[in-house]
Amino acid sequence: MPTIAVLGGGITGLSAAYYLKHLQPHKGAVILFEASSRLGGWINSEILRDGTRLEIGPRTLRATGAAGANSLAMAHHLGLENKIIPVRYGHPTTRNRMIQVGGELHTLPSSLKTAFQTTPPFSKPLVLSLLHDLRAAKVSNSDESLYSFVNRRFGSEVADYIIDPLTRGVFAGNARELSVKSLGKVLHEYEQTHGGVVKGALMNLFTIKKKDPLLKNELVRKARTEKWAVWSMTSGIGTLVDSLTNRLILDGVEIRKNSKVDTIKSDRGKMIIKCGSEISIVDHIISCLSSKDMSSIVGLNFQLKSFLEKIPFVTVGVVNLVYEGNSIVKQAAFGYLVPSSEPSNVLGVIFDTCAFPQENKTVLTVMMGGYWFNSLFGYNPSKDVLLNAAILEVHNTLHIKTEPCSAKVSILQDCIPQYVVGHTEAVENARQLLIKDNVPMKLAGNSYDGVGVNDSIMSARNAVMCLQL
Ligand SMILES: C=Cc1c2[nH]c(c1C)Cc1[nH]c(c(CCC(=O)O)c1C)Cc1[nH]c(c(C)c1CCC(=O)O)Cc1[nH]c(c(C)c1C=C)C2
Repeated sequence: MPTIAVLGGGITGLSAAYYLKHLQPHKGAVILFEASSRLGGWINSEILRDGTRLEIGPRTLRATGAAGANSLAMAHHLGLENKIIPVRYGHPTTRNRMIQVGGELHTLPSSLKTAFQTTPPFSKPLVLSLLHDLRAAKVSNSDESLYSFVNRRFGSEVADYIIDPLTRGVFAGNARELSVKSLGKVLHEYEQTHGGVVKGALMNLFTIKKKDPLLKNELVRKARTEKWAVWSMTSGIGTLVDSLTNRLILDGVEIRKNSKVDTIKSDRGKMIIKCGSEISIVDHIISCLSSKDMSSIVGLNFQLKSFLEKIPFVTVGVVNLVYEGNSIVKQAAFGYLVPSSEPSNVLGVIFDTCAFPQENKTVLTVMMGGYWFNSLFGYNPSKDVLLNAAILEVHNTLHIKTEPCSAKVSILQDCIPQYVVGHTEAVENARQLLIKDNVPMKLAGNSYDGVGVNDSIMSARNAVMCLQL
């Protein structure tokens, strides 16, 4: 029976081990190597002594799309349906996303009606920007930056006030450097195939789509019927990690924590893994490490290593602020984002308890730095600097004058990979290189296939599906 090693105990690694046992299902041994003493990677839910829930990393999973359905099916299989808290379309957090311009908060247009109105900071209705796309000529290219694509097709206001802040709010990144092909794949495809984004979207409306087999899953159907937009769990999304871990233990997966892989070598169709003084010989590796961690492993092919080293990462300062009472924030919204043109060290603020209320408490999360972290805060800022900046931000913008009753500051070093122009081709080349050299190893995770939790779970599933056992 073949032995498979999964590298990394974040959500991708745990999901890969889960799929090996439930999708294939793999009768041989599965060993999961995790360098640290905890599992879950960036997912980190914390319950304070008074019962307040905080999310330090990702906080919600999208319920929509194929990847959303896939995670819901996994949650269903893990028996988590009673612990899920959904947020449905129409809830203020799905409609109200704000941006801060000149210190003032403005709600981004989110309906057909608002698209026809002129709302500040825009100087014209959004619908005119859609007309701009219909008139703009097609430019054939293999990739370009998100900012230049949107600026070209929709005009500078959409690029500056929508794309720039949204890129900060998902990737903590710079829209002028990130790739439209990797992040706005559909937008790029619409232009290349149909000559424009609006034309492509209209054509897509009339295309008959294949029914997704995942729609048969009970929880997926419930989510579709009840129009779930995103979901979390009663004790935070860390429950997904705990539940997956328990399932893997029951399935007989050997979980080796505190096991940092030092060397990987491919030898006559086998993979040799060196971890401290221990050597394991396995038939296949699914690497779910970040490309950065993977590139520091000794023994990799030079070309693969140099590709992995080229994916940049950004650091995000996360400050969770807890206040007594639940009427601290006046606006019912998801939160707000700050465009890069504003003189601010803050990327955005999430109104956590607006989506998921907690008894007599308001929880806000202030996100800082990202692409700009080192230039704003230096290489090793004290946590007090970040805390003071966060308190000042909510004081100035949300007019919160009271002190938080608790606060947690975390610096998530190199947490979000940046898909710069050319990323898609580079990932494809790296995967082809492994195939060409007959290296029995797959690459999965947020360095390659999307930065969301759903994307990571889907990436693990695809890696397992590609294995020929
Ligand atoms: C201000 C910084 C950040 C905020 N969230 C993140 C950062 C860096 C991280 C993040 N947010 C999202 C994802 C992807 C999750 C997924 O696709 O599964 C990540 C890694 C989700 C997200 N956040 C915003 C949007 C439009 C999305 C896309 C999916 C969705 O619609 O939920 C906007 C947004 N993010 C932040 C704020 C304050 C905000 C809008 C007001 C915080």
